[in-house]
Amino acid sequence: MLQVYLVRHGETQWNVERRIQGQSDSGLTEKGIQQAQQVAQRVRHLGITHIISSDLGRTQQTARIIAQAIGCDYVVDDRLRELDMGVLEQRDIDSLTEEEESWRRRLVDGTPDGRIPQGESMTELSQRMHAALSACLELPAQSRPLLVSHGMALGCLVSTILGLPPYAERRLRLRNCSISRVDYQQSAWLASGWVVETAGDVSHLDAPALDELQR
Ligand SMILES: O=C(O)[C@H](O)COP(=O)(O)O
Repeated sequence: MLQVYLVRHGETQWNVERRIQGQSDSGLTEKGIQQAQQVAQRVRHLGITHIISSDLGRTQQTARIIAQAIGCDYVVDDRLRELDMGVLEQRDIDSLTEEEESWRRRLVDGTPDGRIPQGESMTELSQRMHAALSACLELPAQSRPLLVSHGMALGCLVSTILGLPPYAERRLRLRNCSISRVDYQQSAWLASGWVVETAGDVSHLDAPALDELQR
């Protein structure tokens, strides 16, 4: 059975400032670096064979810390990027106009093809995240990959594996440097295919991680 670990990157400056990142970028804070180090300590005995990271800076910084600590190289896959938040990238979440808030609401309320102008829909995000996950099935037998990605991207992936719509990800709190695990299995009794073993585990972190979902 293939086990795939899913890690959201460490806390960044814009996470702290409540600025929308999307496919824009900000660096890890000191706390974010410590969180990545704690992930490395948590996974170092799990037999991780591959680390595959979104190509954005914050995820690569996280992947590099884990890779160096466990002695495993990492590669990048741009399909693991965060949702493209279009014209709202870099904006302060608390400064959006009513119209801008309506764009954000349509993104996550199930509006067909809901998107922020110049951004991605949740369906498009789900399609590329599943493509990146499915690529793990092509790795050599006995592989145990760890993917480093983003809050909405991983929330969308886990939600859709559970059979929920892509926009359900707002009901799943995946904090910075949380660890989730999904397994690919063949089973006559349980679901065949991807199943969720763990979602949003932060027990390895020595301090509470940010909860940006709270206004
Ligand atoms: O700010 C964003 O774009 C998302 O809400 C969180 O993105 P992140 O997981 O890359 O911080």
